[in-house]
Amino acid sequence: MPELVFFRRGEEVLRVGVGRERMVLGRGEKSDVVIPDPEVSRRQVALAFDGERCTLEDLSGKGTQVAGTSMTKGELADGSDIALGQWRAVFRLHGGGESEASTEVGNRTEIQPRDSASRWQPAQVRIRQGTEETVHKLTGDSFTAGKDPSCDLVIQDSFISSRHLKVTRRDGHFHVLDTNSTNGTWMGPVRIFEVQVGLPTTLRLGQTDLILEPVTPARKELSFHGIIGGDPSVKQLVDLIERVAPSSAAVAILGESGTGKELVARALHECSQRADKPFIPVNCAAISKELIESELFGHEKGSFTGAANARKGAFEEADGGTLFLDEIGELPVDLQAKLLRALESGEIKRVGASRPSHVDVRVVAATNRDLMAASRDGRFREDLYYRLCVVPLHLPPLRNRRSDILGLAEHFLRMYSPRGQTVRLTPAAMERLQQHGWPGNIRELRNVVHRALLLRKGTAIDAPDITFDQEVNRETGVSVPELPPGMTLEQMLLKLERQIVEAALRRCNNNRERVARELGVARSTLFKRLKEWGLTRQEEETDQVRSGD
Ligand SMILES: Nc1ncnc2c1ncn2[C@@H]1O[C@H](COP(=O)(O)OP(=O)(O)OP(=O)(O)O)[C@@H](O)[C@H]1O
Repeated sequence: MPELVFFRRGEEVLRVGVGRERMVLGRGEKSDVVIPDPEVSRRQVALAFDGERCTLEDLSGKGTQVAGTSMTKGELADGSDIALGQWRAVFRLHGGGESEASTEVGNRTEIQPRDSASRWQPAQVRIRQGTEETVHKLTGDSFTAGKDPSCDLVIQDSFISSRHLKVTRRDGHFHVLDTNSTNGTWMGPVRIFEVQVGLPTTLRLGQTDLILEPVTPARKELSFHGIIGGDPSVKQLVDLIERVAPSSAAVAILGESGTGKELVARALHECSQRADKPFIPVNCAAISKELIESELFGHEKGSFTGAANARKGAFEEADGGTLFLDEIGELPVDLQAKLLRALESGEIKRVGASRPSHVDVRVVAATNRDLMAASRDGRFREDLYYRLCVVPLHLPPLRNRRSDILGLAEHFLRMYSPRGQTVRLTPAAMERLQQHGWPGNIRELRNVVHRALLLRKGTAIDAPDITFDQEVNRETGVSVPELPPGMTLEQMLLKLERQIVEAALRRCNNNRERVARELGVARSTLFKRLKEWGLTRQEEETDQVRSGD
């Protein structure tokens, strides 16, 4: 049997079989398929199938776009694309097949089960009202839902009817029948009357979402001391942590920014016999050259201006525990010598002190720099490098462990979702996360999920809710914007070019000569561009003509 496959913004939304009865598509509620789009007429188009051919008849009076041309009446070819405002419907002469989809029309649509495995799965109904959710296991073969106390699922929602709908499980599928409700039962933007669906499916009644879904154990979070990930590289890392943690071997954690170096350092500490002693992190890049020595080793009273009292340094604070030196590559060279001495002797000397004191500290260092290259260039002491890197732990960038992206995203969703609320990612949102390059690694993913949670409009996070951190090119220091969906590289480059020129014009007080000089382009090229963008002044136009530039 032929079918129409409906897409909205490129995403498949609905499949409807085309039978022998005339089927009307339109915005009006009496249409067989209701398309809630203001650009679509109340009765836009009618389709009929005579067993061999399918004919389309425009009912709007304005013609319906089929395969890019306006059609008033005619035969639909297999694969024809019917434009319906923001929607499109693709006609497939050989659709799902009689046995799979015995679709009838007249307020009746059939939707392919998304997952044939759903047939045998135990199912449940999740009722979501705003931030509240309740879950009901499906025990019998059917249930009714509505406001009336006699319904199996009694839903308090003033916009739903007393007996709103009935769901029956048949042969593994779910047959949903709207029992003449006033405000209707909706699947996304489509009002449905009688449908057969697979799992999972979300039905909307009044202000309530009724989600039919398989009973699956929640995805087991593979976590080791907060490190989420099932990728083989993460398993290997966890294995190494477990093996080196009990020893006091110096460990260096190497990886790009945001890959979880601090988390790994904490895991090392927690798995060691030092776990009940302090874990002290110090970010060597965040402390000024003048203060870093005192931060690490402490100082005596009056040892420098501002040292009003004696103070312990990080080494003493971490005594018995672990000192985590993050961004070790940023440590000034003179301090590298002092650190090496402390590591070799187990003794430290506060700034201004005359005698050293003994400390028992395990040092774990981390860097996102190539320390080997730095030591070749003389920026990092080679002897310190070998002292710190007895066991190097390499953390993979997120782009090399893509199978963990969704697990991590769900972890951050749980972490940042408002209490009692379960926010999900739509398949399109998941796709968008999977496609991204993640230059900022897991920190970026955490920020992206947090931001999407705050910016989302609905109960789930959809693709447009996801915006990525701007990538900063390491060589140029310039932010690299993401190509917005639907825009080509050429369009984006033109847009950027215009933004750069406009910014230069503002900076140079509209002095065209200076702008051309600054941007390193010929005056004529600049003028040509400004003219294209409608940014020229009249006198310039005349000027240009005169000079023949
Ligand atoms: N495997 C992971 N599982 C769960 N959360 C993670 C994981 N890796 C990193 N994170 C989270 O990502 C964020 C950044 O991690 P972290 O600060 O450890 O990165 P980093 O490599 O030390 O970064 P930087 O080099 O910039 O200091 C933190 O919120 C951390 O909890």
